Amino acid sequence: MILFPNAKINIGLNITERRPDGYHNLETIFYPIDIKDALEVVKSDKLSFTSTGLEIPGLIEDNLCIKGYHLLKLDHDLPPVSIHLHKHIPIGAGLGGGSSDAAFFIRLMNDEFKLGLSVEEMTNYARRLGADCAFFIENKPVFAFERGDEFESIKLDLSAYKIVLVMPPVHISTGEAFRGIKPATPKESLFDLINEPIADWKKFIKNDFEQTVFKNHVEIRGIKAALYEAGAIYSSMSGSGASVFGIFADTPDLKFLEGENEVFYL
Ligand SMILES: C[C@@](CO)(OP(=O)(O)O)[C@H](O)COP(=O)(O)OP(=O)(O)OC[C@H]1O[C@@H](n2ccc(N)nc2=O)[C@H](O)[C@@H]1O
Ligand SMILES: Nc1ncnc2c1ncn2[C@@H]1O[C@H](COP(=O)(O)OP(=O)(O)O)[C@@H](O)[C@H]1O
Repeated sequence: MILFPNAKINIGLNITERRPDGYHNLETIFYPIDIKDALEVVKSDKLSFTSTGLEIPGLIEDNLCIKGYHLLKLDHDLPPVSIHLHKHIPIGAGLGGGSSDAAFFIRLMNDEFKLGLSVEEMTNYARRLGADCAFFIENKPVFAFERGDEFESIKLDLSAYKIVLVMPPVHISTGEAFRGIKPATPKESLFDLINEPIADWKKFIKNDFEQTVFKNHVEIRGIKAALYEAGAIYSSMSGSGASVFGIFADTPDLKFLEGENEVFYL
């Protein structure tokens, strides 16, 4: 069976408090976007993982698909499988690519091997693999809170707009981006602000990681400024970076950014 795990962007991200478990409570809007990996799983005589496309840093044992397999195996009688991932979603981009692979892996195993898991059970497995894995089980726009793994449905449809995503040649780890953040409760929750007209978002909706990341990576700040200059209605870094997206009324001409960055027109 083959599935196509997609990326997400964060529209706004407030880090509200440090938690005793080493994580942070936050609030954000997760919005799925159309940049995808391809994930194939077939029954085999031994567990294996291969990948093509972008090089995935780290050991195979640490790949979130393999971790997902071992997690499900604790509770279910699974045969060995061979997993192949074609990696296309930029890594260390704040796009949740690895998390999406993990969640789609759980969905795929549930279908292929008839595990009978409910959405809630799959979400619970996913959140054990990483805070933003859980979102990709249902994979629809949500207001996320606590560790980013509790959700409230929202109505948000950006299909009438052009989203452009720019990935600079920099990778940022989520742990690194949290360093130096001073958590604070915002005056108004994103849950309400997201209902304001998109033209007003830039006045009210911010991503707290920009403070820490822009300090060390001025080129990322420059991309956001360039997207506004090119006519973006709203622009922000996604998650903990390094990618930056812009929401436009019409497809902009961003050739000047294409040289050293990868530009996705969605
Ligand atoms: C912060 C977000 C916002 O979208 O960053 P991105 O990864 O998307 O950029 C995500 O929720 C990340 O989710 P995910 O990448 O799954 O996080 P995890 O693997 O669980 O955690 C990586 C590290 O980030 C920190 N972390 C993560 C989530 C959270 N709510 N509080 C934290 O402090 C912890 O230091 C943790 O060790
Ligand atoms: N399937 C996977 N795809 C990408 N990265 C993975 C995967 N499994 C584990 N990782 C690890 O997760 C790290 C961050 O991955 P990713 O989810 O792409 O970034 P981000 O959290 O910025 O969206 C990578 O550096 C890699 O070591």
